[in-house]
Amino acid sequence: MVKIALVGVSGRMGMCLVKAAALSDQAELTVAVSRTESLALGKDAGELAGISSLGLPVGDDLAAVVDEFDVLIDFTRPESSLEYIEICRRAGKKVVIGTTGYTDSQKAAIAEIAKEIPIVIAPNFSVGVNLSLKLLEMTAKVMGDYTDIEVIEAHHRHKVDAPSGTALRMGEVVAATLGRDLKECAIYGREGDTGARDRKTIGFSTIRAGDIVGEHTVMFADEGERVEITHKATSRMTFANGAVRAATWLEGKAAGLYDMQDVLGLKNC
Ligand SMILES: NC(=O)C1=CN([C@@H]2O[C@H](COP(=O)(O)OP(=O)(O)OC[C@H]3O[C@@H](n4cnc5c(N)ncnc54)[C@H](OP(=O)(O)O)[C@@H]3O)[C@@H](O)[C@H]2O)C=CC1
Ligand SMILES: O=C(O)C1=N[C@H](C(=O)O)C[C@H](O)C1
Repeated sequence: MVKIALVGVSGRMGMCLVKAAALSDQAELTVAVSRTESLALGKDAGELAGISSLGLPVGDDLAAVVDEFDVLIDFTRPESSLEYIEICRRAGKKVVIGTTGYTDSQKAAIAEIAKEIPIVIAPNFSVGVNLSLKLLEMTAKVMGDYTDIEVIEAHHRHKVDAPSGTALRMGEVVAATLGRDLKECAIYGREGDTGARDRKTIGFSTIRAGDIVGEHTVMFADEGERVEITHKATSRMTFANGAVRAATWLEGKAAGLYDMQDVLGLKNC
């Protein structure tokens, strides 16, 4: 059994991750951590997540319990996440990161830490989105050079980063396949006298509304036809189950930066 530590337990993903770890027959939740100011402190992690008691009270000091877990799962915020990952680096623990919204320098810091410990990082742990990334590669190869490419994403009203990490990864995959640099060709929203569309750009549109779990469409539009690749998540458990799967996959892995494509064996498909 892989012993899992969870931070951000009181979050939307945190509570799903408690359930996913409890349901897994290959993993066991042994540490549950929240911020010092969290109302979750001292409560039972299972009861907090709406399942039966796990006999595991939520604490606020990950460093104090590093001997009690093998893999940390982090779905929090970039700043807190970097602090938690640094604790794992010092203790030689593996990490699964689902947090999105990192700056380039924060991403570089994670890549540096991954030289010392194994880390799986993915903006989306669902099987469907990771399959969609492969479909995007294929579509970009066939149609990308002569179509207008737009990425449209929709999420719940509480999401704080935009575009979503998944939308950005989809843009990166398409841009890389076409030999473009996303930093130079991305257009984030349009307003006013924009002029006609430049074929080489990749457009991003963001919707934030209600309780949408997560929806992504990439459109390859020609005159006369278009292909749209769409993924819709209807339950956060799909992300949570994927993250627990990544945590168990890490067993025996060497230090390095991995992603969900590695976990699913999709890299060389
Ligand atoms: N990779 C994937 O598959 C997915 C990634 N995500 C990403 O996961 C992250 C969390 O999403 P979600 O669960 O919806 O967010 P929530 O806001 O519901 O939860 C985030 C939790 O992080 C903890 N936290 C620690 N430090 C901070 C801080 N400084 N400010 C705010 N919260 C903090 C809090 O929990 P506590 O008080 O218990 O510490 C908080 O509840 C986001 O970056 C999101 O994009 C979401 C879904 C899927
Ligand atoms: O914040 C969310 O909710 C989600 N975030 C991830 C992202 O930014 O891509 C993945 C998922 O779509 C849900």
